[in-house]
Amino acid sequence: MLTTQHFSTHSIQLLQRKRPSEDSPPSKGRRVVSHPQHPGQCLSHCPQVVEKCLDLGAASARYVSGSMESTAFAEEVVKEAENTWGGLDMLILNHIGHSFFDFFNGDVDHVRKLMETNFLSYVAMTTSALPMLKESEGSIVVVSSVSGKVASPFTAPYSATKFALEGFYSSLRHEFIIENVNVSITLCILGYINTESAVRAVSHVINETPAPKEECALEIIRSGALRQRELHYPARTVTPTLLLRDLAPEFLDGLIRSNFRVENIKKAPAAQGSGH
Ligand SMILES: NC(=O)C1=CN([C@@H]2O[C@H](COP(=O)(O)OP(=O)(O)OC[C@H]3O[C@@H](n4cnc5c(N)ncnc54)[C@H](OP(=O)(O)O)[C@@H]3O)[C@@H](O)[C@H]2O)C=CC1
Ligand SMILES: CC(C)CCC[C@@H](C)[C@H]1CC[C@H]2[C@@H]3C(=O)C=C4C[C@@H](O)CC[C@]4(C)[C@H]3CC[C@]12C
Repeated sequence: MLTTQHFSTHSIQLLQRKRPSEDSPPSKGRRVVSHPQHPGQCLSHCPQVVEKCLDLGAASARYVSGSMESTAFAEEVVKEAENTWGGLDMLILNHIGHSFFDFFNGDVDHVRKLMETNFLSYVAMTTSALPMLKESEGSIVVVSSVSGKVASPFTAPYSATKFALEGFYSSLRHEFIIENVNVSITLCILGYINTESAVRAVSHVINETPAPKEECALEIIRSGALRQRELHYPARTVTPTLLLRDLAPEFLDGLIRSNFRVENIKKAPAAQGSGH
């Protein structure tokens, strides 16, 4: 399993689940590439995260430091998984670059950078991992958001990157079916989750109580293992929101705006230049 998530200097986590029994051949252990993390924090946190994974029963856990702003690094991480395990069963694409929860200030460079981190690196990792995933008939899990289905204010660059993921991976799913490629694609549509960064970014503006991150992580892994097309978490808010989007979009837009305490947004100064 390969999971992308920041460990603090932007690093990526490689995990191998213990085999169900000693008789199982080594190639059948679950090899997952997970979440890349930031290089900075990584030096202090990554070894602890790896240790925790091993304590929790992972057969093997590694991290790779670097930034997902670079597609070369994204490819390098997948190579590392290949060199370490010789194959891959699940690719969990989870990392995101830092964004603002504010009025769009015209910073085109920020949008480009976020597209590279949140979208292009996912495409690059998927492309590099595909030969191994075809071999194992494995799974791709793309962590997206309600913001990738329905726009809310103050998330324009972030929302654009998440909408892009839906278009790309839904098209790819068609192609896999046409070509009989037995690799599943799961798109995770998450609502507000109580990670430190999200609570810090929006708790002064949004009244809603965030859903627990631990349960969310389990649901993400479960949905990938069950090869579901989509995960809605928490279902009680995400599923009705998506239904309303199709049935009454303007009503939903009004509902979203009415949930925001706009007076608590401190407008940042406009960016200089157009980003060329
Ligand atoms: N929390 C929420 O409310 C929601 C989250 N989601 C989705 O869930 C996923 C996880 O979100 P969440 O845990 O809240 O986000 P966080 O911001 O807490 O974590 C993002 C991770 O990505 C890492 N990262 C940042 N920049 C880079 C980079 N350039 N290269 C590599 N890694 C990087 C960060 O590392 P570091 O800290 O070192 O910078 C961090 O570990 C995302 O895909 C997000 O879109 C979806 C809906 C709601
Ligand atoms: C029922 C409705 C009112 C639905 C509205 C849902 C809104 C409020 C939820 C759904 C998804 C959420 C955002 C998200 O996906 C990820 C991040 C990144 C993080 O670093 C900072 C917070 C941010 C912007 C979340 C902000 C709150 C969002 C817009």
